Amino acid sequence: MKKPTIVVLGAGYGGLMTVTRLQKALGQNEAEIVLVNKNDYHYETTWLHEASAGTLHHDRVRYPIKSVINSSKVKFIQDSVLEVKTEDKKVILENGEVSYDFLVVGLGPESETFGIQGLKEYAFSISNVNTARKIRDHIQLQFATYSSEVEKNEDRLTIVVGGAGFTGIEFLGELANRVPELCKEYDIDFQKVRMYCVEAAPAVLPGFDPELVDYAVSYLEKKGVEFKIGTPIKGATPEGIIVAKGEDEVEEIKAGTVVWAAGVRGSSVIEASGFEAMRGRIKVNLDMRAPGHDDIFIVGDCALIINEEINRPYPPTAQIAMQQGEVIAKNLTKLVRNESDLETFTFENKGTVCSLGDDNAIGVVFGKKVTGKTASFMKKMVDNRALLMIGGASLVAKKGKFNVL
Ligand SMILES: Cc1cc2nc3c(=O)[nH]c(=O)nc-3n(C[C@H](O)[C@H](O)[C@H](O)COP(=O)(O)OP(=O)(O)OC[C@H]3O[C@@H](n4cnc5c(N)ncnc54)[C@H](O)[C@@H]3O)c2cc1C
Repeated sequence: MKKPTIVVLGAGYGGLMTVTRLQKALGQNEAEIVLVNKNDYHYETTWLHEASAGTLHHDRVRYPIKSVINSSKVKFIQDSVLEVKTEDKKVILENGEVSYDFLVVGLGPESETFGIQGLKEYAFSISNVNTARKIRDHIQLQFATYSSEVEKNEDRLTIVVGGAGFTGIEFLGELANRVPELCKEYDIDFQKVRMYCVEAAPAVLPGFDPELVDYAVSYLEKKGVEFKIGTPIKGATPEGIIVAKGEDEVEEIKAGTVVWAAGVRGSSVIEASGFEAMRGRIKVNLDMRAPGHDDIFIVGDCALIINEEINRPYPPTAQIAMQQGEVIAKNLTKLVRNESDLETFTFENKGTVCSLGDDNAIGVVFGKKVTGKTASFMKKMVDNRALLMIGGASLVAKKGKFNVL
């Protein structure tokens, strides 16, 4: 009998977790495992704010996919996924197609601009290694240009971050450390630099403990970040952003750099493939399968699961993506072996830590609040744990964060 083909789309936290667990669980004769990813490397999405600010080299946030997969069990295809043809059980790639018996979709997030004019054209997003490099280089170029131009344009030195959620705050934490270095490098007076955090909602880090939020805000303010909370961005232009001021007025903030960190959605491949979804996220069944598709699992940011305690979706995180990957690998193993008692996914919250640069953080770990160096240490352990779970101790040794203060 022909062995079934399991195709996994995306080598992010969810996809790689699924594949590395599957290659351990299944024998070579039980299934053919195929992994498809745009690049030949995996990047730590949760470290991209560091590469974007320029506080961590982009090579530190990525590693070759081949270094964590067993090539005798997993076939790797480097290509871009365009569409899943569910009726034909095949995936259309930019340069070919691949057929499956079982499919796992883990194509991760995309930036969501909610139709706000000009954001797609004039704002950057922290999405992958390429966008991170672009942001880092752009900011550096603004500083270099300012220092060399005869008629100085101070707006070049203004950086606007749209969004005071996790990504926005973590990026500002890095920026607050990087900007003084750039000022030194290009002989620029730090007082001339403006760093804005512009957020439409009435609060920073919604859902986080208010005491920890106060700690983060006052720390970042001391480092030069100005918060404009309850201030919706109405549009972006080549010169900066337009924000609402009161009920009917608007105000322009001129800025050389605008980074949009206020919204993510699931992959657009989800809609292109005709799945029923909300902003690219499929409300999955308890066993992580897409409703109506017994052969398709969804993992990570493309999956939507409701937290019954508060009747709201769990926020998309690497933590939940990896836990889902483990369950999906178990369920696929059962299906391959014709067992029908699939496992149900339940999220086990191990805590959340938000970094404020390399040397500070806030968080709640095992129900306890942490700040400062303790929290920063915890954050590095969380980062190392993700490496450990996917690539084992050797990956931690190569890529881990050991600069504990
Ligand atoms: C700056 C930042 C900080 C964050 N911090 C945290 C944190 O501290 N803790 C936490 O838990 N979460 C954090 N998150 C959220 C977390 O990174 C995501 O929830 C997580 O990456 C989702 O995992 P995933 O497997 O769905 O997708 P990803 O890990 O993003 O992987 C998706 C993969 O799919 C590939 N891909 C995408 N489209 C295609 C295509 N069409 N064809 C082929 N390949 C494709 C990509 O190249 C990528 O390899 C952060 C996110 C950001 C941006």
